[in-house]
Amino acid sequence: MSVRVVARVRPLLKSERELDVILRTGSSTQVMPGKCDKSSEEKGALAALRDRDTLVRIPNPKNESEEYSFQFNAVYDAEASQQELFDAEVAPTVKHLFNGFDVTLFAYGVTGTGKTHTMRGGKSLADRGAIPRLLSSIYRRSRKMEKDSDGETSVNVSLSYYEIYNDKVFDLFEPPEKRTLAGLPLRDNGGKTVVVGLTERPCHSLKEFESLYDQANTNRSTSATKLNAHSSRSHAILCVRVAVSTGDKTRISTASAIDLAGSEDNRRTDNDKERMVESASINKSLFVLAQCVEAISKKHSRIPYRESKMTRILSLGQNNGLTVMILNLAPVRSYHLDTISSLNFANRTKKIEVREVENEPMFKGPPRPAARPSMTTLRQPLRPLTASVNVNLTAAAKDKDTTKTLEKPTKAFHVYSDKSHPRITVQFKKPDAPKRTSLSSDISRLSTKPTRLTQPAHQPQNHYDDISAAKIEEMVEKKVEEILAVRAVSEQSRQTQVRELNKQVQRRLELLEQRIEGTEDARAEGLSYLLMAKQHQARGEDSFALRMYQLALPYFPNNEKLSKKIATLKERMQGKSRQDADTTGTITLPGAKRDLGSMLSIKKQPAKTNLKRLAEDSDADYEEQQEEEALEQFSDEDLQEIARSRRKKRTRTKTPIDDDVDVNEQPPSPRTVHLLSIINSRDISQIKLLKGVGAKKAEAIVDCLCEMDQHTANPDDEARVHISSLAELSKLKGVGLKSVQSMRNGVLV
Ligand SMILES: Nc1ncnc2c1ncn2[C@@H]1O[C@H](COP(=O)(O)OP(=O)(O)OP(=O)(O)O)[C@@H](O)[C@H]1O
Repeated sequence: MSVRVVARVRPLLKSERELDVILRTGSSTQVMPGKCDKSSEEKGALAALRDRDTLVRIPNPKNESEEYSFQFNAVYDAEASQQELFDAEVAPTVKHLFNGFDVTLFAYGVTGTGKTHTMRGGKSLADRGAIPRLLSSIYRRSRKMEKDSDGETSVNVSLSYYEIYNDKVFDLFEPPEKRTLAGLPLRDNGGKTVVVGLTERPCHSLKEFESLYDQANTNRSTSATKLNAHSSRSHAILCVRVAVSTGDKTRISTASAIDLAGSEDNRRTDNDKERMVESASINKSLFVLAQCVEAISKKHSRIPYRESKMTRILSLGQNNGLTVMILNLAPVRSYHLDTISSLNFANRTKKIEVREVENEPMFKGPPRPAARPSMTTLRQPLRPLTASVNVNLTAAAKDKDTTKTLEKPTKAFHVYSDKSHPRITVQFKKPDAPKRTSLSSDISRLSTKPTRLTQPAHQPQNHYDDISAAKIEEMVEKKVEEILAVRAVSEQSRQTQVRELNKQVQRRLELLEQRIEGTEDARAEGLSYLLMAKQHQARGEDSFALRMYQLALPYFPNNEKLSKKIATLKERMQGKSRQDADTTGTITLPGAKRDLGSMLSIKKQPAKTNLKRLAEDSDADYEEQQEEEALEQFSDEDLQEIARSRRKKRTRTKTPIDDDVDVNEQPPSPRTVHLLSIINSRDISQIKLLKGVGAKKAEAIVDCLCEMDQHTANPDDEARVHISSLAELSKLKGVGLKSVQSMRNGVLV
């Protein structure tokens, strides 16, 4: 017997529009799956039509004027109720379950197409899904059996319920805290795959079932995705073990109800990292499922059951019993390609033949000889249906002669386009097709091939015969899904790498910026000193000029011109003081030297580090040359321009710390040096321009300084009192800390 495959098209959701409906069901009349008010007469007509509905029609995504038709054992449209579906598809299997047949019931479909609704359903009586209805039916039948046998027959029902999440098996009857990372292991036991350590709960009534089932479902991995607010992220498998005992004979059969996680296209889901990993695992297991189905239908000797846990446990087609697959479909355009992919999968599933073998009764007491020839108890190999139709379950159950089934002439399913395709016989006949090199070349090669329908009847059969447009679509889909799954995983690791790389690059950039900024700052600072030196020199204030040149020196350590300038200036000053001594008959007091020394001691040491590093650089020569040029080429205007730009920068980066002047700053900043040089110049016209100092205050400062000068031994220019720090300045008469701060802040360097 083949797997019975039925399609169920869900109604439109609130967010979907009637306009976007692309699926049609029914063979002759167009039945749109959207919800609409119909008269009871129309409803009756529709119900009658549904009885005959076996087709799902969908436009060709590449050419909407064409339509693909897929035939199923039955098709349920949006109007079909839960009760209707159960009565027609699930209820008939219960009888077989009690007769010793295993029953497998599963829902397949893209995420958000109604699998959970179909299997589990809602809370209201009318909305209950196939699983609670199945259990209700099992208990009803058990009670009837027990009653009819006057207590001779007893039925025991027990449940196990587990999920396969990220290809790991977890017991849903156990709270998530009890889960181990690796999940439960699988073992092969007498040809069947069993989950080791799975809890089995005896369950005596429907009420008990409902509480167990509801509790277990809270342990299931679900989460919100863009396509479904309560998306199942795992395959959930409920196993109902029914043991019917009469006397010393017990027959055990199992009904397995599987709510598969939905396949999904991550381009549509906007899934985050975790969802992507789940999605990759879901897609992989469904992909393996599809591959198994295909391998069986193509009579391949190797069926890749073991490649995912889900296919290994499900062992589709390997089970002895009845299998019903409900293909859930969404009617709207946004699911177009997904729907075609699901329809193709379902069609392949129909080719799987499931041998319907009754489970052997078990006897209490000593072992008895086998009731049947041993061959029948072995697992039957899967065989694709090459020439059979999907058979009525009841009829097939009666008829165990499989050879009769095999003789049936019609194909198990049909996929055909209602319009014929153009013939491209030249390409089709090409004997030396290029070797496949890549997916794209593969696709382009395939897409030029005609479908089987376009071939003339007399043409000899070859391996291209099976390639129809739908098949190509399906191959492309499959490849794309495969690539997407691999990409989803590799993309994550690539993004992590890129992020790490970006961080490193950013760090390097910041270091470089700091280095360049540091270098530029030091250079600009040096140039400021040069500017001030030139200004002092122009005013004939050689001693101040000398100090400024000396302050500039650490910034241009290898600059010979600057060293020469300093030496010349020193000589000139010494010559001048010698001259003065000659003319006045006095000797120069060491005050100048002292002052010079104190000023030199405030050289900016940190800059040396920068300069040292610069000197060590491979392009140190270039730097040196630049400094030379700075001295040679910078006119006063240039230097002023540099100072201006520096001022701007300072103003931009001015912080509250600038206002909070450290009167004991070590070494003094250029601003402080400049302020002190103005004060020491005793030039009222300049001092009065300082911030917060008017003409009166300037006069007072100069008076104070002159008074102090008079107390020195030799009040000549070089030996006058010299204010060398802000602290000293703040102690002058009429000058407090506040006015020092204000003066300093107003100084522009
Ligand atoms: N036949 C139906 N009648 C009414 N509502 C339906 C039907 N089928 C599905 N729905 C609604 O569609 C939405 C998605 O359904 P559901 O959660 O069952 O999808 P799913 O295929 O299980 O998705 P996933 O694979 O992400 O878990 C739900 O809001 C559900 O109530």
